[in-house]
Amino acid sequence: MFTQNSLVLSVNAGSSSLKISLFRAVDKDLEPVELILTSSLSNITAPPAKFSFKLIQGPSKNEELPSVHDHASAFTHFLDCLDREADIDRAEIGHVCHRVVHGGDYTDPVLINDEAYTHIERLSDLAPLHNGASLAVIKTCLSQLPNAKSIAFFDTAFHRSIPPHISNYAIDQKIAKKRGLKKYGFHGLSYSFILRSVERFLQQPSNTLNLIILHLGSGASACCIAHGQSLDTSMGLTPLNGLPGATRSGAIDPSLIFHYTNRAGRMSHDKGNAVNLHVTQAEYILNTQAGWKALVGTTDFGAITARRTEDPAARLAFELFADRVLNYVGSYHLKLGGKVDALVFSGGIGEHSKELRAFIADRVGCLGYAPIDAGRNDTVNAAEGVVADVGEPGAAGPRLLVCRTNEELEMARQCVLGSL
Ligand SMILES: Nc1ncnc2c1ncn2[C@@H]1O[C@H](COP(=O)(O)OP(=O)(O)O)[C@@H](O)[C@H]1O
Ligand SMILES: CC(=O)OP(=O)(O)O
Ligand SMILES: [Mg+2]
Repeated sequence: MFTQNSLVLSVNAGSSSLKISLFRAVDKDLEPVELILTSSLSNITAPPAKFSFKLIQGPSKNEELPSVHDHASAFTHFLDCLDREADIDRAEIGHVCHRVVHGGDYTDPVLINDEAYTHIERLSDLAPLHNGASLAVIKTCLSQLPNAKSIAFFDTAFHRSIPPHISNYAIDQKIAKKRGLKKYGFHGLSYSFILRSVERFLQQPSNTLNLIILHLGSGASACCIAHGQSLDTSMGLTPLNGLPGATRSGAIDPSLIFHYTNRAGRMSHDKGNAVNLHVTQAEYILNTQAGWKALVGTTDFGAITARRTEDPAARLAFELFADRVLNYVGSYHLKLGGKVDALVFSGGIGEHSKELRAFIADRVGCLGYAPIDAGRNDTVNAAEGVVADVGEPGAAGPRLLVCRTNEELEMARQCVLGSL
C-alpha cells in the first residue's frame, strides 16, 4: 500500500542508457507522484559513458565515467551518488519499478520473484540488448535495496490489443504457437505515456484518438493507435525489426544475413553486456554492428544530422532513416482510414531533431497534415511542457506534435495507482 511520501524508484535500462528517477507518492488525482531527482547514464555502448544526477531542489552533477561499461555498474554508481549527494536514506525506498523490454505473454506488471525472474531470463534471447541488462540491474537492486519491492513493467504489454492478422507472421502456425513466434512490439511504456499526454493536450478522450506515434531513440519504432489502442507497431518478435537504430539494422530481407557472412547460424561468443545470452552471429551483427554505427561510425544522430551536407555517409543515414519512417507513416495513415488526429515525434531523435521533423512534415503534407511552423519547430523546448504543437496554428488536418516521453514516470504512476 502507498502512503503519502512513499518513495518509488523507476529504472529504465535502454539499449544505450540507464535512466533513473526517484518519486514521492502524493495524494493528487492528475499526477499521483512528485519528482525528487533524475539520473542517467548515457553512451554506455559508446564510451566514455556520461553520468548525470539532478536533485529537483538541489545541486546537479555531470561527469564522464570511463570505467563504467554496463548497466549494473551504472546502477551501483547511482546508489553511491544517492548516498553521497542526497539527503535520502535508501532504506526508505519502498518500490523499485524496472522497465523490462520483453515480457512475452505477461500482460501486467509483476512483482519480481523466482518465477518472474526466470520468465524474463528465458526471454533474454528475444531482446538481446535489453532483458539481460534489466536482470543485471534487478539483481543489484535485490542485494542493495533489500527492503524494496522490485516490480517489472513490460514494454510489450501495451501492444496486447494488436489483432491476430497483424501480430501473426505467415509461417507454420503450429510452430509459431508452440514457440511464441509473433509480433510483440516494444516501447509500450513510452506509447502509454504519450497517449495519456496527448489525450490531455488535445482534451480528447483516449478512446476517440487515432495517432501515429514515432518513438525515435537508440532503438526506434512507430506505433499506429486506433481508438486509443495499439493496432500495429514496427518492432516484432524482437526489437530488431522495423526502423534502423543506433546499432540495429531494422528490417532487412531475412536472406541478406546468409550472404553477409557464412557464419550467420553459429553461436556468437561476443555477447556485449548481456548475461546468459545465447545469440547467433546473425543476431549479434544485426543488433550491435549495424545501424548508424555501421553506416557512419557514430551512434549520435545529432552529429549525423550536422554532417549530412558534407559527408555522404551521414546523408545516406539521414535519408535512409527518413525513408523508413515514411514507410510506416504512410501505411499507418491508410490503416487508420485517413482519420488521424496527430503525428507525434518522441524519443531522443524525435524530441531533438528539428531537421528530421521538418523533413518528415514536408513529405506528409500531401496527406493533408498541418504544415510545420518553422519557428515553433526550431524553438520547441522542455520549458513548454510535455507536449508541444509544431504545426501552423489554425491549419486544418492532423496536428504535428512533439512529446517528451517519460517511461520512468509512466511506471511510477502505474505503480502507485495499481495494486502491487
Ligand atoms: N539534438 C539531437 N539531434 C538528433 N538526435 C539526437 C539529439 N540529441 C540526442 N539525439 C539522439 O537521441 C538518441 C538517444 O535517444 P533516447 O531515446 O534517449 O535513447 P534510448 O533509446 O537509449 O532510451 C541518441 O543516440 C542520439 O542519437
Ligand atoms: C525497445 C528498445 O529498443 O528500447 P530502447 O530504444 O530504449 O533501446
Ligand atoms: Mg529508450
